[in-house]
Amino acid sequence: MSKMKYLCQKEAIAIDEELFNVYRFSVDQLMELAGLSSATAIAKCYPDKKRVLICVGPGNNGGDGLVAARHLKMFGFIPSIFYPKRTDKPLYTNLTNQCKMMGINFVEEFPSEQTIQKQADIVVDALFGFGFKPPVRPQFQPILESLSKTSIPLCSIDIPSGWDVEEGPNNEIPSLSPELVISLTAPKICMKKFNGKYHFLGGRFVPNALKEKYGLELPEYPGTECIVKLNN
Ligand SMILES: NC(=O)C1=CN([C@@H]2O[C@H](COP(=O)(O)OP(=O)(O)OC[C@H]3O[C@@H](n4cnc5c(N)ncnc54)[C@H](O)[C@@H]3O)[C@@H](O)[C@H]2O)[C@H](O)CC1
Ligand SMILES: [K+]
Repeated sequence: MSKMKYLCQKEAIAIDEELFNVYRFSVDQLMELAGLSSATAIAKCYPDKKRVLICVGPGNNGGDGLVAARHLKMFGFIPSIFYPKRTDKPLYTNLTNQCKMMGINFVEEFPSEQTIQKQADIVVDALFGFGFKPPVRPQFQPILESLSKTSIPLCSIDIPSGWDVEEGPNNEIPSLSPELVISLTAPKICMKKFNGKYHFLGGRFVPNALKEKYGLELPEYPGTECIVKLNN
């Protein structure tokens, strides 16, 4: 039996802040590793799929999605990006520019479920992570609604978007049922309710002292891998 610890929202935020403010990692560094872990898990689970629609949210979970898009392109996939709420922060404009310069297509209008199914083989949900606070703002309601209905595989970065970080699916919000979730740093409590096919842990950047401080019982990453498969 795994003794793995599942994080509440407060702990996830505290660990994140400590990585930035005490260990002095930059957001770009950790986001790069988070996005690489996500792209690696997707490529391992879906080696025969090619077209990937990545839905990018306004915060760091979205940033992980932009990084994952770039790596997926490097791995031979054909990513396209839907990024409805952008910011002017250089981190995000740079990531967006990198994707554009690599020939990754940005979709301006959110495609209907039928179009998604025709134009993509997999959808990546990088809308919200542990910073999400329900209820969902109106702009994102129809997007979550549509993602909750698509029949092609859905892969969520860190947590399924719209889930409460601790409680999981919320009755007021269309509930996503991803096939794959890549938890970052450590799984959040809501992941106890996950019943999809694949659960991976990524974000192999947590120093031992921080693991000990927060009592994180993380599984061993095999060899030099940036992800490890979990059992739930
Ligand atoms: N330490 C790590 O594990 C790292 C994880 N990373 C990723 O960062 C996210 C957390 O990022 P953060 O910016 O704190 O929050 P989110 O992206 O989850 O969301 C904030 C974003 O969303 C908006 N928002 C919040 N609630 C709502 C709502 N109800 N409706 C609409 N919009 C909402 C809010 O305004 C912000 O704009 C973590 O999950 C990982 O994916 C880092 O990349 C690296 C370190
Ligand atoms: K997500």
